[in-house]
Amino acid sequence: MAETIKVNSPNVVYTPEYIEAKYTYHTTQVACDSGCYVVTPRSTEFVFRTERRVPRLGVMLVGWGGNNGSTVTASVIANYLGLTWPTKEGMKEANYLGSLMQSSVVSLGTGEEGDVYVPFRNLLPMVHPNDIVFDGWDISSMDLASAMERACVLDWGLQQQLKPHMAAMRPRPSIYRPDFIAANQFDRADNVLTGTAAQQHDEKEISPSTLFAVASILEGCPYINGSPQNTFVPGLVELAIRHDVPLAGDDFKSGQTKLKSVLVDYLISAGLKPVSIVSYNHLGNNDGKNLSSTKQFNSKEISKSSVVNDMVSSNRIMFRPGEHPDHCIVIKYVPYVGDSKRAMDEYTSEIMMGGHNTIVIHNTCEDSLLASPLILDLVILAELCTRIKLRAIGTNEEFEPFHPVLSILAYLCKAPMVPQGAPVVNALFSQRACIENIMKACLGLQPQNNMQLEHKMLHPPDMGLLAPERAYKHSRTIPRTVGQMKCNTNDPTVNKGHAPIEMNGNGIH
Ligand SMILES: NC(=O)c1ccc[n+]([C@@H]2O[C@H](COP(=O)([O-])OP(=O)(O)OC[C@H]3O[C@@H](n4cnc5c(N)ncnc54)[C@H](O)[C@@H]3O)[C@@H](O)[C@H]2O)c1
Ligand SMILES: O=P([O-])([O-])O[C@@H]1[C@@H](O)[C@H](O)[C@@H](O)[C@H](O)[C@@H]1O
Repeated sequence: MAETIKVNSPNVVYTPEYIEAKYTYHTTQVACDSGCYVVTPRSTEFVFRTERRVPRLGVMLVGWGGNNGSTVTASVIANYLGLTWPTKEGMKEANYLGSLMQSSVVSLGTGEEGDVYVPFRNLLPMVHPNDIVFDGWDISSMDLASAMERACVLDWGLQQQLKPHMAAMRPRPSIYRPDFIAANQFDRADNVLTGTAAQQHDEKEISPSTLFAVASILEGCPYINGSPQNTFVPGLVELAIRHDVPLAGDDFKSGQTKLKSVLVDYLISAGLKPVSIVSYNHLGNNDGKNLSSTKQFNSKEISKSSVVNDMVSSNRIMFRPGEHPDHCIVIKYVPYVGDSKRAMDEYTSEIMMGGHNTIVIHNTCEDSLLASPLILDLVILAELCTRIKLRAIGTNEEFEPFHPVLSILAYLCKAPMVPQGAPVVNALFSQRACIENIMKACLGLQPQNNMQLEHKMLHPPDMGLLAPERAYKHSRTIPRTVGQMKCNTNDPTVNKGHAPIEMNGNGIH
């Protein structure tokens, strides 16, 4: 597999500093005129400019000593050192499974041997996770080696190799406001800044995470909220826009909710009507302990349940305005299971003619091993976005950055924050396509349209896609007579048990 990509087009220019690409953005405007939708295709010419120099990236984690913070730090060190460790299933090696950028691929186009897929990270110059330096704050003073042990996420054999590299990492003291966190967190708060809220900040009543976000913006540093609390109050978003500093969040979309944003999309786009969704989980890590407090659970319940709204409201055949499935979220704290979250879901849908379909799922995972790759994707993509500028040809001659509210990162968040007036998209593969298509646009490449027209015609034009002598090996051909196709039950390769279907140019009889 080749490691580099060079676009061969007069619309794409590579200089030592930039990749500059002209891109035609196709949209479709729909107007309703006396009961008829009038559809007008539109296209706008853009220029994308991506800075090629990839900087060193430092990440400051609020809650660095937690399960996610200690695990993502340990995982990057393990990958950087190329560590392996023995387990009862045999030797394991460090990897970045679960990271969109490091472990998933995108279709680049068609080559001699068929479709060509490349690692997401190869589309544009971006930070490699091995090169990220971590630091941060925590109300718990525990060093990162001990915090990794406390988290009970990584195998013991790996922890022993990592401890010497993490023992000197100590979270900076932090702001502790008991009314913004579960009372049961008091025991670990031995690393807190002194002084009243007024001395830690101006006269406003403000949560610690919002304080951190304000400080980050004033430092010109992007802020990402992986937790469910509503850190991004309106004044903070205004401050970020005024200072042109990127924000993204809320609440990592890691497991049960990520699956929900796929399953509900599948059901509704297949014309099946979900009428009841029950998502239960229990976990025993500190996050679970914190969420056992009602106030903290409420913010998580909101982010976990809002994820179906866009898909439900898009289908007016099935759902009347305001109608939505019953949706119940339950989270229980069970210390014994630790970070190994158990998620049980039941999806009940109405199907044709009064039928019902019920899907039941049991999903067990180390929560922090699902969240850690998302943290890496979030910080790496946020950094990449700071190096991309765009302008619409003919309207603005000046390049401008993305809107500070980085909705492109919605794929990684349960409750994606979007610019004022923008639609919230939760469907997972629509969110993934957004990232892929914007990155391809930076290379002047059109989105993957999945049409494969060249394989839908008997005599396709030469589009320069395939060497002429190559013809794809057809998986199976059904004998055809011109003008008619008879699927009969005598042909062993045709599904048994179906009455012969006579189909001609006018349809099925
Ligand atoms: N799969 C996942 O793990 C997952 C998925 C989605 C969201 N999240 C969210 O990510 C966040 C971190 O998850 P986690 O499993 O690491 O939780 P955790 O409880 O293990 O870690 C949180 C850390 O934050 C620290 N902390 C609390 N208040 C603080 C303050 N004011 N300043 C600095 N540090 C403070 C705590 O001491 C703790 O070490 C949680 O909000 C969780 O809901 C996690
Ligand atoms: O897996 P997911 O639905 O994305 O979200 C997870 C919840 O299921 C879990 O209860 C909670 O403790 C984690 O913080 C995370 O939010």
